[in-house]
Amino acid sequence: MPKLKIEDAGLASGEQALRETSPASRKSRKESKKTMEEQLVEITQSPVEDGEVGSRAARKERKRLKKLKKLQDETVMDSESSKNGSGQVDATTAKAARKAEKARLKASKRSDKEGHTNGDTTLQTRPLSTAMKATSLPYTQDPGLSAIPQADIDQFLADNFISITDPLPSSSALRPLTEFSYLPVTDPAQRAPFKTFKAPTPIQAAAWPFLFAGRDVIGVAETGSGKTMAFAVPCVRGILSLPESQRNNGPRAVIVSPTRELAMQSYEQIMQLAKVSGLRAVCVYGGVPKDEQRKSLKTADIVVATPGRLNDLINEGCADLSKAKYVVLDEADRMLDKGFEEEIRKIINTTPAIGERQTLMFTATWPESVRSLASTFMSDPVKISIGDNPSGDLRANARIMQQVEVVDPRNKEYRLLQLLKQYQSGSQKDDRILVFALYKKEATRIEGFIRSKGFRVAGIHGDLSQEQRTRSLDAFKQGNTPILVATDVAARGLDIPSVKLVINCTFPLTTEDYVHRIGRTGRAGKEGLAITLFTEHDKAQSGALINVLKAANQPVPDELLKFGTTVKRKEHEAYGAFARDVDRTVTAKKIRFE
Ligand SMILES: Nc1ncnc2c1ncn2[C@@H]1O[C@H](COP(=O)(O)OP(=O)(O)OP(=O)(O)O)[C@@H](O)[C@H]1O
Repeated sequence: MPKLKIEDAGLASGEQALRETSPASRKSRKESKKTMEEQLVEITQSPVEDGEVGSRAARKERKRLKKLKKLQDETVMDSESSKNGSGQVDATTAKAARKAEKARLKASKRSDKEGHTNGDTTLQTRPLSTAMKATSLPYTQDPGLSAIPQADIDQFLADNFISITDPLPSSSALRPLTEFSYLPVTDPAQRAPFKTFKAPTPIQAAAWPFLFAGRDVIGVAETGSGKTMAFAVPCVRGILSLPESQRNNGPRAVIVSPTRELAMQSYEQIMQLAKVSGLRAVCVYGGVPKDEQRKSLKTADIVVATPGRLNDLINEGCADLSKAKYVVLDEADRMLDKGFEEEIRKIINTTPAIGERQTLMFTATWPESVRSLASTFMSDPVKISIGDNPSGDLRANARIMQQVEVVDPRNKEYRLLQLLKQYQSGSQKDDRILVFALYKKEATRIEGFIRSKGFRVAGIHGDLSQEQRTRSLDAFKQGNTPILVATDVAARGLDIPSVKLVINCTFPLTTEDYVHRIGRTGRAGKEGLAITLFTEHDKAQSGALINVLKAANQPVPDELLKFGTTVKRKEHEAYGAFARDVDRTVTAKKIRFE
């Protein structure tokens, strides 16, 4: 399958942006309210339009559609007959699906050549079943979901600012799962983990059908929007669809996270889904003995891991990912960052090849610098982004109130103390506050300073043992210690209930980290507050920060504007400011000197 470059919705020329939320595409979709199957039947069975009678092109088109229909019917039959007990489709089906997809692509190329449109309307006339055939996993859309008028689906996509860019137009008919009742489950107990939730979040609703259909997906949605369940549900379903004999002989899925605490948290969420179905998962991370992890790896269906420890266990021969066909990079931009890239490459190299595995990347921030690298690990990924942000600019969660105070660096601690007193007074005395520092030593100092003023505080950073880190996080989560001082180990992914306030005592190294840090508040639809102490030392970041504030309609203090509004290009250690223009996938040639 040809590798396609990942581009932003609407940016790539000639790209098939299937569910853009532009008014024009919405209008054209509204015009087409019939189901895909109905339209195919109409095209193939009804008499041709008056003007087309006798036209050679029309006859050719009818012949092409009939051929396509036949291939789809063959595939449907194959898929029905070749399903083994657990619903898995065998190689014949996959072959037929490839055949159908090939024929469809050929036909679509021809129709382009003959001057047919390749826009939204044409895509809407593609049959629902075509999308399913492009993949090997059987996914049948719930009849209730199929019965929803197309206009309502379009409205859902528009209201939730869901933008889907799919390089394979075959799956254009996959509808978002607007309700949990549309989840394809083999046992209603599998819906139990969602009983406290009203409906799937937009990223879950949009990503699930593509993931059930076996596609590679890049999911970009704001912090706290339920991305973990977005990749966890199809992970469990995929394993459950395997025959019993194919389980328990090596992990079938691997989820990689940047920090130990996030890995543990994702593991806990996945376990909620896995245990009701009798699946086993293991969490593999550093800083603790390996024995227990080695033992659990022998029987685990799902591995949630941090990269370093996972590579250790792979090298020891204790972790075999050769059957892991579901690979997730959580906090994907961080995982593709320079610090992790090599580790990730090693891990992915031990999983099945591109096209034979499903590769998923989920994050709240998707900087341009990682996009082309991401494409080297994926096969025709569908890009799903949530938010009124088609260009993919950096955006913070809009429910977080952001306040930036420009302060003298020498007054930072004094101001921090004032803020803690203000936000932990009276009835708010137990409110959770997360304070971010940049360096480990700084975090230790701030924690000591806060404690010396009589506050209950704990710390989490890389200078602490894993046991201390876990103890601090637990104390904060349970409310025994309402203040937690952290470095960026706690910036991404951590889902701590009711963090009322995030204070950035020192600004992070990137604005992406800023967006993740403040995202520890205002989660799952709640409101939050973030206060940032900004000093002249951080002025290189003022332009990018101003953009984030403006995009979320937050006040921009004049003192911040004085530092300048220019966004500095990120510099790469080796390539300097030109990093973005360099193809980092190309390996250097050795020059020989005689
Ligand atoms: N459908 C839903 N409705 C309501 N809450 C949900 C739903 N799905 C998940 N949640 C809850 O939302 C919270 C945030 O979810 P999660 O941690 O997956 O967010 P995230 O998008 O991964 O955030 P981050 O970008 O910070 O990693 C969790 O407490 C989770 O239980």
